[in-house]
Amino acid sequence: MIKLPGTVVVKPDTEALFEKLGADLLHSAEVAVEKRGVFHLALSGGGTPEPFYVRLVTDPLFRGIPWAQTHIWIVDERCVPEDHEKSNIKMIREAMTDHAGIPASQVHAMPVLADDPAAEYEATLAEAFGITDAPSDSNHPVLDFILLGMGGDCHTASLFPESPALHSTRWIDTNDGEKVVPPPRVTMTYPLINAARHVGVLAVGVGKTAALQSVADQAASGSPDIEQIPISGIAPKSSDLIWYLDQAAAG
Ligand SMILES: O=C(O)[C@H](O)[C@@H](O)[C@H](O)[C@H](O)COP(=O)(O)O
Repeated sequence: MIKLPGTVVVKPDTEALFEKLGADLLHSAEVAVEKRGVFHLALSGGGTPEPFYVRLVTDPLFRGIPWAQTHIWIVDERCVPEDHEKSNIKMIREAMTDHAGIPASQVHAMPVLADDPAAEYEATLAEAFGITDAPSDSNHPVLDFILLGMGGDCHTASLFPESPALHSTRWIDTNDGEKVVPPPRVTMTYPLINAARHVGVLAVGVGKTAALQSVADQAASGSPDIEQIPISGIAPKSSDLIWYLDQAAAG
């Protein structure tokens, strides 16, 4: 079994993997609503999670997800219109939120075309979490569940190698630069992601094996280098990072 920082879940195929991930998400939602009356869920874009999102709203196994009490947040977004083919909110709406019965006011698209998208999204987060003082590196919204992906270059969210947002102390920041796959991005940052109660990374397919091994090798070396391996900066304070892998990705 590949040794990654945190807990590694390997399932033979995506069918079984999505069932496990969905069950963990459902449990997180049930606990959140029981304790706080609300479930704050942040979702990534990309190709990998789309069929999982469809499964969440079509599989009877997940009928218990309390969608009416759920707020959907976006982990990162390209600076494109919401109807653009590369828009994450477009994919998430079409795959899931349009079919889940979530109040529209609880689906929080990133205002990527606003003058200051990061500040606007931080303000929306602050309002949703009742945070009245300015965003700082000590008080963070505590999201219940954040689902990340990972690129072949070990980026996650829109935290790309050698990119400015790797060093942001904000909750949300823009990211651009030669290593950021264009167009410019708006992304959750390490401080916000690492403050979450549960963080999972979903990676499937043999195309992710080498990147996962790079993460494992760096963890074994004891010298994390977020510049080259951005996902190595994901270390949730209150729980183990969980890697959800199919056997093809795990090698
Ligand atoms: O906006 C995005 O595309 C995602 O947030 C991004 O970080 C994604 O998770 C990785 O690029 C992996 O993408 P795949 O899952 O499609 O390989």
